[in-house]
Amino acid sequence: MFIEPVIGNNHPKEKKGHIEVICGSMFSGKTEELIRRLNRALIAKQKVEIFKPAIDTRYHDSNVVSHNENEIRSTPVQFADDIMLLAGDCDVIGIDEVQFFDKQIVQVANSLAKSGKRVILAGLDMDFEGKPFEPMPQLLATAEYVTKVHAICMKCGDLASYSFRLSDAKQKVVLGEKDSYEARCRKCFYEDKK
Ligand SMILES: Nc1ncnc2c1ncn2[C@@H]1O[C@H](COP(=O)(O)OP(=O)(O)O)[C@@H](O)[C@H]1O
Ligand SMILES: Cc1cn([C@H]2C[C@H](O)[C@@H](COP(=O)(O)O)O2)c(=O)[nH]c1=O
Ligand SMILES: [Zn+2]
Repeated sequence: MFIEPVIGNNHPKEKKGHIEVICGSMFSGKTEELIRRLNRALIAKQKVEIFKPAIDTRYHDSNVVSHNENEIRSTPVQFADDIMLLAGDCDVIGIDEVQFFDKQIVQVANSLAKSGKRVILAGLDMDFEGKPFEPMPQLLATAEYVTKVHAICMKCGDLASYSFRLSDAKQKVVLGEKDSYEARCRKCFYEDKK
């Protein structure tokens, strides 16, 4: 389990920002882990702001919601730069579904961390083709802390790190749930990939 490197260190002179990335396939527990970290920051009475891309309204218009229905309030935003404007003087910033932001998110996350904020990002590291999901590679490279979580393969029960798309759709962004994606291990993903 991830243990926070610093929590509740609010003295302005000692405020050192950093970036944490939680990555993995669909159903791997990224959102649950993000919510867990943000709730602990709230318990420590830190000022927390949470964002998600406006396109992701699968479960709720504004809240970040996990597949097992944990949720936390958030602000949907269209562009990465909106986060810069809305972050204010908070201590901790959480962002879910970070793979859906424009590439400016890399600059935004790094600027916020530089200004002393703890930035926690959760997102898919690979798309339905098993290719890196931009801009995740740049975020993973510039983060201080990276946590890769795993789902359970729906074919063989092993650990899964791929998101298998059940439909024939070829565009990169297709929102969906269990009706359209399955978590798969490497072997089971490539066995059935078209
Ligand atoms: N194949 C699977 N492997 C693991 N968890 C699954 C799977 N399918 C559904 N789940 C549920 O999904 C939850 C994780 O949801 P969530 O945190 O929203 O994942 P993510 O954000 O990575 O898609 C698990 O706790 C479990 O209840
Ligand atoms: C692999 C893949 C996924 N998506 C979409 C499907 C879901 O709406 C989200 C991922 O949600 P989760 O919280 O990680 O389960 O992304 C997509 O648009 N393109 C893809 O290649
Ligand atoms: Zn498998």
